[in-house]
Amino acid sequence: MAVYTDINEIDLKAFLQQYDAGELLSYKGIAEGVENSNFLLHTSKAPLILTLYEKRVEKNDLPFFLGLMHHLADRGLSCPLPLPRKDGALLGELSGRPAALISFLEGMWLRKPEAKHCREVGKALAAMHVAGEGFELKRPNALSLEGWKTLWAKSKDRADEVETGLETEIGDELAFLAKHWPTDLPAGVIHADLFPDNVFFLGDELSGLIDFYFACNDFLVYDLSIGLNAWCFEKDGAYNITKGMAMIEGYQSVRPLSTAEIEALPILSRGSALRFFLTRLYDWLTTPAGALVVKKDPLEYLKKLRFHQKVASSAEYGLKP
Ligand SMILES: Nc1ncnc2c1ncn2[C@@H]1O[C@H](COP(=O)(O)OP(=O)(O)O)[C@@H](O)[C@H]1O
Ligand SMILES: N[C@@H](CCOP(=O)(O)O)C(=O)O
Repeated sequence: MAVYTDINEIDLKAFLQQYDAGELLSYKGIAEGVENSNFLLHTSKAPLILTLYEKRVEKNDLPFFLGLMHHLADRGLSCPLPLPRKDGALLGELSGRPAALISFLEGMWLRKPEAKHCREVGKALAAMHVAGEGFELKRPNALSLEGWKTLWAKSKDRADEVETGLETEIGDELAFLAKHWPTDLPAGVIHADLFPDNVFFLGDELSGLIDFYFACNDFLVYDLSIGLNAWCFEKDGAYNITKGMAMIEGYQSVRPLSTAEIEALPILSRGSALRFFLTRLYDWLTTPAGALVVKKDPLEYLKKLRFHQKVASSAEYGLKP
């Protein structure tokens, strides 16, 4: 459960007074997500999501995230919208945290996605990339090469507690990625965390994307590599090429990849596997024992990283170079 900051009814009612959102009927903490504190509110007008922004979210980045949701929705992408307060601001404060009220998106995330869902996710990801064009704010990816080094510096001394030999293995991987990371690929606004829990479906139909709090400017195809990591591996650690092919085909049906993007997929997939390994490792080692959050297993991403290290060409993901 991700509730790091608790709220009380009196403060919440005062917070709601700043919006034209109706009277509070009920609220409860949401037992999902790991980054922010989320609450489901019912008011006399509508169900709403209240988000209190926590640890990894920089307050200065919130205009980027909240503005992006409006930009994407204006261009036809289905995603939640931050509600404006009566004074027009999209952001307020509650329990000492920056806070926003977000519209409720219907649907639920899939616990067992199939290839047909991966195809829809590929299409939606490409549609997001296209819709993101023209968004005037910029946010460099804080979790790319430099950010990985910073995270690693904070975790490496204890990494071997998680698996013996990690300190050397991950140090070598970081050096490899720093040397081979691409520098010139089509770039734009990426979601950067499009995991199954951030994509809602109604039946087999994709109803929308949520959780834009890692969104940033980076290589577009890097986002696809995150999608392959998050959706196309089975519980036993095996890559499912049928799902991978479906996601890539779905993506290309909206935004075809260039040869350079296709060739970069193995290295980018290594990088994105390492990125999720590192945040999970850091959280594994630092989340306080009593926190109301389900910690995610870093070793799942170590296995994925080792898979990508052996990939010789993008054909192994279901793509012809
Ligand atoms: N706009 C929304 N509409 C409906 N449910 C939402 C919405 N935003 C968040 N949720 C619920 O809250 C959970 C956690 O949200 P998420 O944004 O993934 O959290 P975090 O910021 O911690 O990653 C989601 O899995 C979903 O159940
Ligand atoms: N997707 C990340 C964790 C952060 O995403 P959330 O949507 O679960 O808060 C991971 O799996 O490591």
